[in-house]
Amino acid sequence: MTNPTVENLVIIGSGPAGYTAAIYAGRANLKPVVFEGFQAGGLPGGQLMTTTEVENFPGFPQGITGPDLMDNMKAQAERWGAELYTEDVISVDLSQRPFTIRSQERELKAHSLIIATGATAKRLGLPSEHQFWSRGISACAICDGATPIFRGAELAVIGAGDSAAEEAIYLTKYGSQVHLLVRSEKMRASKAMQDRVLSNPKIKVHWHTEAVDVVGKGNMTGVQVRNNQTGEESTINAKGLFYAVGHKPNTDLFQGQLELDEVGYIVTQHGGVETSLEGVFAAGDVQDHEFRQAITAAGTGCMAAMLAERWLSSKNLIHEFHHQPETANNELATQPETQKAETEFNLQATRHEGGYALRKLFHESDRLLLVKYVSPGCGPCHTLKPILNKVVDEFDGKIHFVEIDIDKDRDIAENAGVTGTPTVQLFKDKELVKELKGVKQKSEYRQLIESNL
Ligand SMILES: Cc1cc2nc3c(=O)[nH]c(=O)nc-3n(C[C@H](O)[C@H](O)[C@H](O)COP(=O)(O)OP(=O)(O)OC[C@H]3O[C@@H](n4cnc5c(N)ncnc54)[C@H](O)[C@@H]3O)c2cc1C
Repeated sequence: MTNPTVENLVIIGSGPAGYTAAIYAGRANLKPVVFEGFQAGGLPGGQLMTTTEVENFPGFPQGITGPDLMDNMKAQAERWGAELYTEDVISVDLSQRPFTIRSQERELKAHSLIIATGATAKRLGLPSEHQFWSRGISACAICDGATPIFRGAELAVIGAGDSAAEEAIYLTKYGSQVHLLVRSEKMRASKAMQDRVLSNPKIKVHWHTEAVDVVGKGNMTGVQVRNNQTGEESTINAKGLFYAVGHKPNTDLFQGQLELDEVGYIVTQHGGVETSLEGVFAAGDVQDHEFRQAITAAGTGCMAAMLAERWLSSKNLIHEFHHQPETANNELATQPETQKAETEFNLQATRHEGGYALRKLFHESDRLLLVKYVSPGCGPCHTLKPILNKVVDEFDGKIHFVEIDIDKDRDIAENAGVTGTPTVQLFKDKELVKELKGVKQKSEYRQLIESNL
């Protein structure tokens, strides 16, 4: 008999590797538990939540946005019975079997483990980095590029790979000029991306150039740079600085428990997913410093789930769950109704959208007013949506909620001082009570509302 309080398989991570592993393990009746992550190592959904078009994932001839692709993978994993928790794993104990996996909310035992924690964008550690973070410096052009302070302004990107190229090209939609700071005399990006950068008249590449610091009062106004051949220092005018300087594998949890290489990647045999410990598998960017693609992450996620099932079966550890797949993803199917058009404005409704509604509510509402600022293609905004939707539902009829797309309602975003998305502001009696930037836990939004009702 197997012990039903011990999970067959826990998967850590919800990028292409984690969700693919969940789909395969779910279909093998293992009922995998997935810790999707929250903030420790990137967003739930992984790195593709910070990009716009994915043109090379097979099956989507017209391309698909990163967040849509990850929504589809999530829905498919849920459909096959995966149990998902949007929580960070804070520790694992692999020294005893079954293994122990802990988040802030729960502790689970599992016979096997798939690590799919991916990689996180690196920071540079510039002297004033902390001061200007979100006041000009950002690690996600796709999330923050559309904010009003960057419109028509000079912007800078640091990096030489595909991400740097993509960010520079994307930012030309908003900035007057984009300075690309490259440390050496060449870029590492693919030939196709280099061509797009070098032929874009709005991008100026500064070769042999390193950032020294960021300058400004309040918001940043420039990047201090040094030419590493001549040693000459100068300041490039820029209201925004976007980092695209590579990634660090998210493996701190496994230090001393699994074999890691000198950079911190989990060591697996070439082309495989088996780690130094039986029953523990690693998939995706956390073990792959060579290909780092969504499809290779998904491929290794599939391999990890199939090998986990074989291993569990060889040890006679499987506790089978028979699951009938659902036909539709409920979360996607049941989007609450929102008041959109001006003619539809109804003061009694809880949810609204757009600048017209915000202006009306600001003057006429006698409830707390919760405003969410988002921008097109912003992955964290996507992550925040179901979290905030649930909280707004809990206060239906007691608050007003408005969503503002800062790309459409630029003047409103500017007046509200929004410097990145998502941003949530709470107003009481026309006064700003609190501003929350980024994605927070449900409980934080709930407490904020409750304490002001
Ligand atoms: C801007 C950008 C554009 C890209 N464009 C493309 C493209 O067009 N095509 C392509 O093929 N590839 C693209 N890539 C690369 C692709 O995104 C990655 O190769 C892929 O996402 C790796 O998948 P993964 O599942 O290994 O990890 P990730 O996507 O990095 O996901 C890691 C997951 O682990 C979770 N996690 C981390 N730590 C913990 C923890 N302690 N507890 C719980 N969960 C945790 C994170 O929350 C996240 O869900 C792009 C990458 C970037 C940054």
